Order: sequence, then C-alpha cells, then structure tokens
Amino acid sequence: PRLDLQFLQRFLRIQAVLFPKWSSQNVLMFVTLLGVALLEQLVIYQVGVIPSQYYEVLGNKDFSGFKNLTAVALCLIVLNSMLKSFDQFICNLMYVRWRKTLTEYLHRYYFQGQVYYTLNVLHEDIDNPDQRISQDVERFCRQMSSMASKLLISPFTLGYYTYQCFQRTGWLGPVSIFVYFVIGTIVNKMLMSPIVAKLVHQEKLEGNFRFKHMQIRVNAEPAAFYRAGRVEHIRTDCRLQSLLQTQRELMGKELWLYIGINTFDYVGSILSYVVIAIPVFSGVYGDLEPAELSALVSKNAFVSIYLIGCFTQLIDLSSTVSDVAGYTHRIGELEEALLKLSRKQNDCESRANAKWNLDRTAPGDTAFLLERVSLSAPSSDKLLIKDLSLRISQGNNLLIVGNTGTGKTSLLRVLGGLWKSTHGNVQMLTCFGTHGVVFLPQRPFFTDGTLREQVIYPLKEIYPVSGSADDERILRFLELAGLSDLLVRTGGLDQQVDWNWYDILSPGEMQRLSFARLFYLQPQYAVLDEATSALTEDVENELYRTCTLLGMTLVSVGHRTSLEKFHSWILKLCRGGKWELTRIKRE
Ligand SMILES: Nc1ncnc2c1ncn2[C@@H]1O[C@H](COP(=O)(O)OP(=O)(O)OP(=O)(O)O)[C@@H](O)[C@H]1O
Repeated sequence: PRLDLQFLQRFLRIQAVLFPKWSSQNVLMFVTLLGVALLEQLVIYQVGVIPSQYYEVLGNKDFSGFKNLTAVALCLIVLNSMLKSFDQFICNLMYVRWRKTLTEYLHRYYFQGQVYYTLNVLHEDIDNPDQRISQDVERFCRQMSSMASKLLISPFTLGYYTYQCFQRTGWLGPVSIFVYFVIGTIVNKMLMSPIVAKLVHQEKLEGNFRFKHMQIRVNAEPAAFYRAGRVEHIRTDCRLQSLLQTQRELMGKELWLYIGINTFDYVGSILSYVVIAIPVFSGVYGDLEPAELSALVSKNAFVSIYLIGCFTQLIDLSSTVSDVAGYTHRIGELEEALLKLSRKQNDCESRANAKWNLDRTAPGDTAFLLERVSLSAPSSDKLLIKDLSLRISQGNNLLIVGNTGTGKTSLLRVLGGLWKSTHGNVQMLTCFGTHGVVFLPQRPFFTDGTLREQVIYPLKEIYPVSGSADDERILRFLELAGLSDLLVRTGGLDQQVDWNWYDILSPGEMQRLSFARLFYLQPQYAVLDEATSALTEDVENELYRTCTLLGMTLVSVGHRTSLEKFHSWILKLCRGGKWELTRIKRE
C-alpha cells in the first residue's frame, strides 16, 4: 500500500459512499462547514490587520482612534472564537455522520447472505475484518474530520492571500512561496509513502493482538482447566512485542516526516520576511515615514506569513494524510472483498433461481437434490466425498455417519450453501426457516438478549403474531426440551439478562435450548449436526421423538447407533471420498 493511483481510487470510492447525493445530509453539513470556515477566515483577516492599525494610531498618538480600534478588536475576537468553536463542533458532528454512513455501508455487505462466514473462515487474504469495520473506520473518520475544515478552506485562503501577496510584493512573493511549497510537497510525499505501508501492517498486528485477547475471553473456561495462563501470557506478549516493534519502526519513519515538516515550518517563517525585505531594500517604500513603513511592513508581513501559513498547514497535515491513506487502503481492501463476495453470492442466487424456474423435474416434496457431487476442504486437495447422488425428501430421514474428519459436517456445509461443491450439482428446493429447513450446528449459537429471543432466534418478532398463544408455545417447548428451570433462573421470558449465555449454560443445556428453538420454529426439515452429543440416550430419544411428532424430516449427523431407529436411510462416509447409502431395515 502506497500513496499511489490505487490509493486515490479507493479514497474516491469511500468519498462516494460518504457523499452519495448532492442533497444528502453529509453534503449539507459539509457546505455549512464551508460557510462557517469562510466566515472565520474573513474575521481572521480583520483580526490580522489590527496590529498594523495599532501601529498607526499609536504612532499618531490618536486616543479616540485607539479606543474605537480596541472595541472593534474585542468584538472581532469574540466572533472569531465563536466561529472557531462552531467549526470544531461541525467537524465532530461530521465525524459521527461519516462513521455511521461508512460502517452501515460495510455492514450491509458484511451481513448479506453468508459473506461474513466466507470472509472470516475461508478468505485468508483479508485479515481482521472486524477490526477494519470497528476501529479503522473510526480512525479514518476522525482523522478526516480533523483535517476537513483546513482542507476545505485552503483553496479560498490560498487564492485570496496569493492575490494580496501579489499586490504587495509583486510576483516575486507568491512565486517564491509556491516554489517552496512544491519542493516541500515532493519531499513530504517521499517521506510519507513508507509510513502508509507501515501503518497498514501495524493495524493488522493490532487486530491480531485484539483477537488473541478475544480468544482468551471466549475460551476462558477451557483455558483455565488447562492452566493456560502462562503459555497464553507468553503468546499474547509475543503478539504485543511484534505490534510494539512495528509501532517503533513506524515512529522511526515518522521522525523523518516530522523533521521535514518542522524544517518546512521554520524556514517558511523566515521566508516571509525575505519576501517583505526585497521591496524594502530595493527602495520601493523609500518615501515613507518610519511609522508608516512599520505599519505597512506589519500588514505585508501578515499577508505573506498567512500565505506561507496556509501552505504550512497543508504540509503539517502530512502525518494525518499518511494515516488517512493507511486506513483508506485497509477499508478499501475490505470493501473490494465484500463487493466481490456479495456479487458472487448474488450470481449464485440468481443462477439457483434460474435453475429453480427451469428445472421442474424435482418433486415438490424434495428439499435437496445432489447429482454426482464431489467435495474437498477449502484450499486443500483432500477429497472428502466423490460422486454422491442423493435426494432428501419428506419422510425419508437420513442419518450421516462416518469416522472423524470424513466430511460429515462438510456435507451439511454444502447443503447449507456455505461451501461450494468441487463437482456436480447441489440444489436446495426449499427455503431456510419455518416452512423449509433449519440447521442445528455442531456448536450451538446464542445471541445476546432474553430467553424469548434465544428461543425464537433467528426470528426477530413473535411467531405467529399472537402474544399469549406464542408464550404458551415457548413455555411448552422449553418444558419438552427439559428446560423449565431455566425460566426460573432468568426470571421470565422477557427478563433482560446481562450474562453471556455460553458462560451460564452447560453444553447439554445449550443443546436442549437449541432443540427448544427447533420445536418453536417447527420447520419441515431439520438438519442436526451431532446435536445431542452432550445428552444421554434417553434425552436424545425424547427430543428425536418430539421432532418426529412435530412432523419434521430429519437429516442427522451422529455416532450413536441408537439414532438409527429414527431414520430410514443411512449414509456412511469413508476415507478417500467413498460412501455407502443403505436403507435401514426395521425389525
Ligand atoms: N474451514 C476449513 N478449511 C480447511 N479445511 C477444513 C475447514 N473445515 C474443515 N476442514 C477439514 O475438512 C475435513 C472434514 O471436516 P468435517 O468438519 O466435515 O469433519 P467431520 O466428518 O464432520 O468430523 P467430526 O466427526 O469430527 O465432526 C477435516 O479434515 C477438516 O480438517
């Protein structure tokens, strides 16, 4: 990542997100900021020429002029400070708006379909997408807003003060200042490029460090059983060290940039006097009195110092610009990956729909149709399943068995659309959810919120829309799942709890709660991936019986032979992609 064309393209794309229309709120805020900043500049100019007026009234010993000038100066200063504060306030508001717009934009793609899964599990070229969305976007918007008003106003101030400087010093003043600025910019550009690359790397390491802490937080219990404190301490410190090492290197590179910026600042302040000295020594102001000359010098000095100041401010922004460039690359990379994945997903969906419309050979009671499907694990050549043809239809419960790592869950991933098959055709002829298929993954999933929200998940609202009837259903299904006591612990279905469900439920309780959810959703097809592995055989029997009574067709992965009685087919996966599909005989 550098300050190159790619940076410009990514930056412009982000700007298009931040300012989607001319009438958008962000544009209006920007225009207001421009108005306030311009007004501020007008007042600054008036404040800037006050010292020269003081020279004049003091030189002429004009007391009433002095009083008037002091009154005007006080008013201008109050106005100036108010405008400056407003400027800051609008910048802060813009920061919040930008963050909202950009984060929501990224969320839209991130949570679309299974993009978040693909990005986190299968896409290895994008590191820490969570950190990019939460931290990098925040820093990008903060840095942008901190330089917004300075950047926005600079064309106006540069134009105005160049004209003023030209009027007072002729072409020599503005031209020498411009040349000075161009040299400064070229030097700074060279110093900034390595910083951008380093910053991108530093943010990656920052994400890795945070992830390590998150890993400990989520797995605190198993880690504590292993007495993993010492080893995790070493590993976490190791990540911290490499992060700090990169930060030190970044600071080393920034040192050269700061040397460049400060030299530019101080040489600039001398340059302003050189610009004024030229007409003074060349005799342009030979006929002026000393008081008049000092007033004129003060006025001219303000103009040229201000012009140099404008350029210096731009150069001073170099460190902010290099930060913005770093974050732009990280957010830009994420945006590109998100757009690519969501486009791919849309393509797949439309292709699936096209097939759905054209191919009407599949009977209406079929959920999945697999034709000569082969699949291997992502980024590996290991063949898990070869040429599997299968139809999963209503009433034909299927049990998938096989040794560890033979691809049982992988087959479910293909059915669920998380993975693509390497060969063959997989059709899902039903929908996800209450009228179609619901998956219970191997690791139960809970969200934050009340007990009701856990049971009705992923539905957002009560289903069906009948308050008390729904409550009764939930209570009944919690009882069927053997979780009536949970209701007492939570203090009711809708009691807000501030605990983490993973910490307070045992693995068995988690599986029971997943079943309560399944009963509530009551889909036509239930895909259960070792969903009763933490429960006794008796409880397993109970839960499976309830599923059958509720009319669900089951596709289960499991190791226990006791499961066979609930299924009519058994698919055994063997090593090397081999498989056997047999009908289970009833005694
Ligand atoms: N995201 C992934 N990237 C690469 N390989 C993976 C990924 N997920 C799983 N695998 C590999 O794919 C193979 C099949 O995994 P799968 O989870 O389907 O096994 P399984 O048959 O369900 O095993 P188990 O009985 O232990 O649940 C394993 O060798 C596993 O290491």
